[in-house]
Amino acid sequence: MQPFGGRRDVARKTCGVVYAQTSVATMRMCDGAAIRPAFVSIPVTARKARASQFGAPWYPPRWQIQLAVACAYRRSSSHIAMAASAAQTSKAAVAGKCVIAWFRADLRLRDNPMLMDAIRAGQGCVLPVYCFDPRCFGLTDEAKFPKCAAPRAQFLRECVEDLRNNLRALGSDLIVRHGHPEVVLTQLAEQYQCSHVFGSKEVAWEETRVEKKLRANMSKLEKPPKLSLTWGAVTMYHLDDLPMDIDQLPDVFSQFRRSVESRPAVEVRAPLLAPAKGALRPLPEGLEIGALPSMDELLEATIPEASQRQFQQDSRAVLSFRGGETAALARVQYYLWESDCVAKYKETRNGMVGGDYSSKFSAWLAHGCVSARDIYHEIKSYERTRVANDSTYWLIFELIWRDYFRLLALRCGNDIFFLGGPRRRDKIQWKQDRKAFEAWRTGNTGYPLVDANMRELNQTGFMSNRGRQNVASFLTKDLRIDWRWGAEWFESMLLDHDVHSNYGNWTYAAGVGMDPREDRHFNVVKQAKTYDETGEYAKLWLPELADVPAEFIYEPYKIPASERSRFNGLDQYPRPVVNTFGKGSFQAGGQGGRQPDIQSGKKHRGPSKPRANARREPKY
Ligand SMILES: Cc1cc2nc3c(=O)[nH]c(=O)nc-3n(C[C@H](O)[C@H](O)[C@H](O)COP(=O)(O)OP(=O)(O)OC[C@H]3O[C@@H](n4cnc5c(N)ncnc54)[C@H](O)[C@@H]3O)c2cc1C
Repeated sequence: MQPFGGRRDVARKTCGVVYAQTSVATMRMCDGAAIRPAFVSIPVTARKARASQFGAPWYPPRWQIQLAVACAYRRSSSHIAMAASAAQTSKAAVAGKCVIAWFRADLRLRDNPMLMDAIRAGQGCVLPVYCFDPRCFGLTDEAKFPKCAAPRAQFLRECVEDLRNNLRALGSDLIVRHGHPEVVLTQLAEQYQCSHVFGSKEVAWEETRVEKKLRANMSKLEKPPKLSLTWGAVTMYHLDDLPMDIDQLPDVFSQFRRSVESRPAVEVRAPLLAPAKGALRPLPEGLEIGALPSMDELLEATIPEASQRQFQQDSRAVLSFRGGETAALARVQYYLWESDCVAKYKETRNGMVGGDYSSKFSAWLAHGCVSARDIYHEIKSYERTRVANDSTYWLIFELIWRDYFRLLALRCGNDIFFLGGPRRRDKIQWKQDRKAFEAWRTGNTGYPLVDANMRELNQTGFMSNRGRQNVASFLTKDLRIDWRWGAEWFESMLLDHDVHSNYGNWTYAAGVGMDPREDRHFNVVKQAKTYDETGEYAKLWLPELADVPAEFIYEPYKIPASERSRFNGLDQYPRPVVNTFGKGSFQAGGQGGRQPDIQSGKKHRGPSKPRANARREPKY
């Protein structure tokens, strides 16, 4: 993946901005087409470049501006952003010309329409901001888990750090605060007389609540800035391009897929290139950029033990995940172009061991380090250059699932958090059995496929899709435990937690999702034998089963009592918490831990509201 690949057609359609670059001897259009140095030949000395870096005013020669203007005119572009000094930005700020670019789950420079809008409106005078919102590090509503445990906190810090480095390379920086965005952004907007705050539009309850509070706070300012929230590139298919209104989004995924794929298929908009160097001005003088909060600062409110607030990746992890756009683009490059893994994705995607069986894009997608439409176009380019087959299509197919769950969240509002789910299956009886739940959560159910997957999640922050489907089915169909506890544990532990995909998939696993046909019950023993015939995966995560032969690895309880002592460690492995699949009859886990059954109808997130309101929320 080329950081400045020559997608002229793309940019002409989507961008139309010209950036004059003064710190190197080239000028680059936003579509990545460099004007030849021989033609431009900007005489920037190292001294001048350094001076501008450290904030001393340096004004580009007039002919340079004229040239940029000419280019801009030729390309029908809307403005010119010149590399400038911090002093110039300060002047612009005083004149009320700065805008705020509020980074949320779009922690990238490439294909970031929000950032491009901000650059255009602020003519380069942009204050890029990221807020670590303490509410995202609070407790979950039902089971009171830390909403964000150490693995994702670390990944997020890495994403923000990488974004800051990349913005610095452009001559700007990232303002980082540990506080509520609605307070932080209002203060900054007031202090720097900002005319606009740009951000990506979110759809779930907590995120839209922040948007509302921000709007309300800013409206109280003497000169209220305009809050501009755009759909941007949060989905592969742009909301405005869908062939139906959001209220008409089909209940069934395959209907939705067919409607976007059938001819004429909905076009996936072309990704934008990252802004060129100089497109963003240095931050105003005296503005404190702020340090990234430490892991302790982020997690001490919810995780009392200091050792639990640090995260050291386990050597058995599928990947050594590193947050940030740089690592995300490298992974896309690897999975497509370097390894050709994408060309056999359909055959390998149900694997559980190693880095290559699936793309592992999810954590970067969830934090917006790369956009789904960027990946889509990269796959298309791969298909044109190397091979187009079922596998290359299947990766796109999975990205359509991702879109669908976000759109479903937009359509259903808070219903995705209700126990009865979007289908409002309020009659299902759920258990709140802490003991059985703990067996599931810690990987001690006595069913090796479930236990290995839960231990992998707890140690690494990741679990394969095959694993997620099975452990979710086991919790909801075999243990019949309140699915929201499972969703909340996933929320806490997953590196790739994405509220729409997580709650969407959990509602399906629990049989309360929109599509009745998705109500599946997996036989975890059969699944294990199909997808891990040799027991390699179980042995990786369950040292108690290291000596158990493949024949018994997924049914260790079948080993006769008289034989058990032959296998080292087997006596440490728990007996099954349920007898049989589907009947939900409890043994060990249920003893003494049974709680009165509860019924659906209880809401998960947000204040109590009539159902009708929940369905209308959030508005976009
Ligand atoms: C109970 C449950 C909870 C889940 N929670 C999350 C979550 O919080 N965040 C998350 O990103 N995915 C979630 N998934 C979906 C899926 O398991 C992961 O996206 C996938 O395992 C990530 O690995 P990968 O990137 O290698 O996926 P790949 O198989 O390589 O797929 C490519 C991409 O397609 C998307 N995708 C694939 N499957 C799904 C799916 N079922 N639903 C939505 N998008 C999908 C993801 O963005 C993924 O990165 C959940 C699935 C289940 C069953």
